[in-house]
Amino acid sequence: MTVVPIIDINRDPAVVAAELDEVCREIGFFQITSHGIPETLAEAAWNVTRAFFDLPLEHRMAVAMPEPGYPYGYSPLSGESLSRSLGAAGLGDLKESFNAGPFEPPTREYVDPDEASVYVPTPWPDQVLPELRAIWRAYYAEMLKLGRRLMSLFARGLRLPADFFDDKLDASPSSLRALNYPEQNVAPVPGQLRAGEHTDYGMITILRQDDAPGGLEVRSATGQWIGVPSVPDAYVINIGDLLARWTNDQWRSTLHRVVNPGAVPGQATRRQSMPFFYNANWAAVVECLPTCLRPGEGPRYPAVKAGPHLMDKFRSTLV
Ligand SMILES: O=C(O)CCC(=O)C(=O)O
Ligand SMILES: [Fe+2]
Repeated sequence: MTVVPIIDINRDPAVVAAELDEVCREIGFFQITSHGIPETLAEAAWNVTRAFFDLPLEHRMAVAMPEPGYPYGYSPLSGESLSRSLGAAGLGDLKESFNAGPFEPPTREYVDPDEASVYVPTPWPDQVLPELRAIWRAYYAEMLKLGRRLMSLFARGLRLPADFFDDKLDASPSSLRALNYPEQNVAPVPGQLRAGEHTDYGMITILRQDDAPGGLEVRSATGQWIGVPSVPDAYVINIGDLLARWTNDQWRSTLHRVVNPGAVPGQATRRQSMPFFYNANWAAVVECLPTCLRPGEGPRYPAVKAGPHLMDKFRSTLV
């Protein structure tokens, strides 16, 4: 597969599920249309996010992550290196971000003390941009719904009951992130990218992007970097490490990166994207799915709990 396919998900679920299965085995990335996210809400989320990045730096810094390792809030330019998660030396990425966690804590006791760390509050810019919180809350809720729908299609694609993942997703500590990749008026140092190559850690990522030059690229099974063009009103979906692990690596958690725009005379190169990292429940046990073992094959990985596994990965990306 040398392109990232576009899939209309509002068709016969059996047909869609079979297509998703094939794509997840081959490239691990696709775009979806007919996803049901209200366009007005998506636009509002997009625009209020842009307004956030347009705030004076002091207002953005007022909602900065309060300490290294804190998962939510504003992270300024070069504050993170995604390629560090793979052990690379990791120059800071040429992006800034704003990150929000779950809006509600679970209605039960925490499974272990670490679980509380994904329910810590998001610092919101309520004084200067009060609408951000309400719009993100509504958008986050839509992302959760879409995530569940995708996981149900995935379950069918993996020849499991359509509700297989439901009880592993009902208290999903997911995060919504916005990325701003500023204009590049000065050439980056060699090796410095908008976002270094990495795989995502969680279950699935649901991403909205614009069509600015210098965009998302995905590594194919044969090692080529393939661009992911912006398709109006589509979402880019990819499989994270956790879901690949669940499938015993039958599905691919694919390397991707965001490249620099280079010199594009007369064209704006600022880029925005909004990934939603959809995670399994903190205590969901991730172990080789029963349908993912070929005859004579054993599980490649021991069982892990989703939350603690993810936390280890996240901690390794801090600059
Ligand atoms: O901005 C993008 O298109 C991709 C960002 C990304 O891969 C990430 O934040 O994990
Ligand atoms: Fe990513």
